[in-house]
Amino acid sequence: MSKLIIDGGNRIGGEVRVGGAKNSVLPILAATVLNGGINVVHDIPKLLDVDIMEKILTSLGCSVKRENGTIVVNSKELTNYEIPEELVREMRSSIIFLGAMLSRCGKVKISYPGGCEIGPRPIDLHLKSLREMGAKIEERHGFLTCEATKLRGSDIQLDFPSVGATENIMLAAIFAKGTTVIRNAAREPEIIDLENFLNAMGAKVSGAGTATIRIEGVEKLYDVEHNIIPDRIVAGTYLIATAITKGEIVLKNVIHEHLQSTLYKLRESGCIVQIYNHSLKLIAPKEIKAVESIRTLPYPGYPTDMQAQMMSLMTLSDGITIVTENIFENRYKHANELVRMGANIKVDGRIAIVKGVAKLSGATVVAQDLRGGAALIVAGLAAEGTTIVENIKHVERGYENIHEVLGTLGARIRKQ
Ligand SMILES: CC(=O)N[C@H]1[C@@H](OP(=O)(O)OP(=O)(O)OC[C@H]2O[C@@H](n3ccc(=O)[nH]c3=O)[C@H](O)[C@@H]2O)O[C@H](CO)[C@@H](O)[C@@H]1O
Ligand SMILES: C=C(OP(=O)(O)O)C(=O)O
Repeated sequence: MSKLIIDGGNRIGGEVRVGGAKNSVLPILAATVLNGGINVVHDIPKLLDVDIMEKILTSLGCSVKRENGTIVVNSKELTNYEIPEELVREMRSSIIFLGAMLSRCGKVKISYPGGCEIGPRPIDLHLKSLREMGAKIEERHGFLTCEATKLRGSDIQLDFPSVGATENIMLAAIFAKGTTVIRNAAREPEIIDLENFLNAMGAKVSGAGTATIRIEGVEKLYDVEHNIIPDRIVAGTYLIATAITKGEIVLKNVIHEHLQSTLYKLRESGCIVQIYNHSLKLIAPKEIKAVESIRTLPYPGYPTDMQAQMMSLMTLSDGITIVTENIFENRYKHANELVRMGANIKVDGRIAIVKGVAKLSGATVVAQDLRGGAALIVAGLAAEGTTIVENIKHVERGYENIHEVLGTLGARIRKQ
């Protein structure tokens, strides 16, 4: 079990380029099975989740070549429609193969997906929508077997703007007969990236980024080449690492619109943020001001994936912050670990009350999920003494070489 050892107290400073977004690359890789062609995707981050995606594609019969941030997926010879259980259990996004494989083969067998333990993550909205489109889905012994000779375009109303359900429906609708409309669709930037990828392949998708997405079924798709958008959560994490250590950073390759809600909170905490074309600069304040409230919401609200890191920053603020986690039921596992480092946090259900303290002190803590793990690393950078963050495989699902990046930015951090 790998760990990170951090000697806190060094300022984060310098310049770093943000890589491709995990939450874009995963559905886009699943979508490469659709066209039975050769697909080239650039700015692929080196992440455990991408390795798993690659293994799933290979297990289905695709040939995959990955080199220097570019992946080439040839999905001509797709021979298998069963996704290996051990891979599905490793990663939540494997569920996106449901829509992709139904479109491509009319058949798929998959187990219930795994991923980070941040509360129950049902897939009822995915299944209900696919059934509305005509898929026959059997659920037995933890496996889903789905079949459809030809899916039909449908008018789908989502009870909640689920990112994964929106993506699954988009992929299932590509070859469906007629037009599919998704209402109350997720509006995340990664949905727009998926629309751009699909349209570049010859699909007819419009409305991504709004609450209504339309997909007109097509007969044929073509080969595609695509660049993944930058990761807004990785960018936000490095900004918070800078703020908590009172440093100064320039992030290259960012789309600042995607970072609005995070930047808003960082400015409220006293940071100066300067926006340029594809980059931005953050200058941390001498004292971190308490942000009154952080409420996680679907995009464009404050992202749940940035809740833990912002909590770390608020542990060292000059007052009280009320955090409300509205998306996932159990996303405060990092709070107890932060308390071990001297933070003052009380959790009651979906609410956490954070009272700023003068300092954190290094301790041995355990990463229990991806962003919670990132939050502990961020706290360790500012803590007095040495922090050991154990079980960093969770963090490696979503951050490329985080210790090396932080090391080049001035942190004293090593992996063991
Ligand atoms: C790979 C990827 O893109 N992961 C992101 C995606 O996850 P994911 O796509 O799993 O998140 P969803 O938007 O689907 O989930 C949001 C909420 O809806 C609920 N829900 C979802 C589907 C369903 O069928 N039934 C249901 O009740 C979930 O339990 C959760 O409470 O969006 C989350 C919310 O922004 C992010 O934290 C994840 O980083
Ligand atoms: C929860 C996350 O990812 P996933 O949906 O892939 O588990 C995340 O990126 O914070």
